[in-house]
Amino acid sequence: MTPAIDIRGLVKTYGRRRVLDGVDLHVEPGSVFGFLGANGAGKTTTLRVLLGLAHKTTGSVRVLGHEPGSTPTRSLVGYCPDVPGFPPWMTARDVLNSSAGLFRLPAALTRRRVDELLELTGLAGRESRVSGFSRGMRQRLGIAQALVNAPQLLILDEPTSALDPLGRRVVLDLLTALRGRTTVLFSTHLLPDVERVCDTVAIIDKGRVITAGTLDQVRAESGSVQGRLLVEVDDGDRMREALAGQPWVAGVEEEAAPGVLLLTVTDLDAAAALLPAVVSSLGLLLRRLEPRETSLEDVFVGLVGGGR
Ligand SMILES: Nc1ncnc2c1ncn2[C@@H]1O[C@H](COP(=O)(O)OP(=O)(O)OP(=O)(O)O)[C@@H](O)[C@H]1O
Repeated sequence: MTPAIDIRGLVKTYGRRRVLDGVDLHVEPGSVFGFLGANGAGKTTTLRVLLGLAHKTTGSVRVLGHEPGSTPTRSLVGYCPDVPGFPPWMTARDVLNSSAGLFRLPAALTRRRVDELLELTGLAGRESRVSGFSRGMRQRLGIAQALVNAPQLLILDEPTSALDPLGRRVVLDLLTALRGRTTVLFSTHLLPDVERVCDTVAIIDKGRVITAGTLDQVRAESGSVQGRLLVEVDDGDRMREALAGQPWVAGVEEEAAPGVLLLTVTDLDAAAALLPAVVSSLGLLLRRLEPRETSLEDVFVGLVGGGR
């Protein structure tokens, strides 16, 4: 099957600055793909090249098998920028009708599609003007607008960054609802959002993709941080001191409850075997010892955070 996105060795320079330094990115059709990176990592530039809004310097870029920005991709790809703008006097329905007009959709199809998209994005029944919309509503309208032509690929730049927690949740639910209908690529620096909705992910740093794969693969390939353990004892301070000298401990965080510590360990098996001995050598009581899943944040900080 033709990949939704296939980028090899993409380089983009502005003057002497190499903003993209050999990006490789492969997105399978049907996936909800999270493109993760810190500010300035090169996410927007990559998306702009994909959309044909910026020219590559060198490398190979295919979108649904076509050159970016070529005529076929215009009807196959939908795009929503981080802050979508609309004429303030229009209603959501006006915006979608007008976009459908640009694609010359027939009247009956336009009516059906617009009704369906207003329903999908929770904007049905809102006849007010866009000028009174919240940021979350604008973002959802932007997504509806990008979907008006039923694209095979939807590209979203930071769709949740400007939203409050409730607005984020609604947009993430919307992206989840798109699974199976359209391939979704979205850029973000918000790791919990990726964990919530994506099946595959790539992390970009300083213009290079430094890891990519399913969430589980990326967690597993995350270098020396092998996992986390939640430990509860009757004296958290003494336990913390004793753990600081153990070679298998990479970090100890205090949780809100007294005596509860969250350990980041380099070897989960060794930690689970050796930790009870540390507890008993201190004469403490071990109340709880539970593995915690490595979060994407651990992976991200481990891979990207070092030089910052
Ligand atoms: N037109 C341009 N001219 C010169 N430098 C640019 C241009 N566009 C982007 N850059 C630089 O390229 C780097 C990557 O920018 P980009 O916008 O792709 O990052 P990003 O990962 O999307 O970050 P953010 O989350 O902050 O938007 C940045 O250092 C930025 O300053």
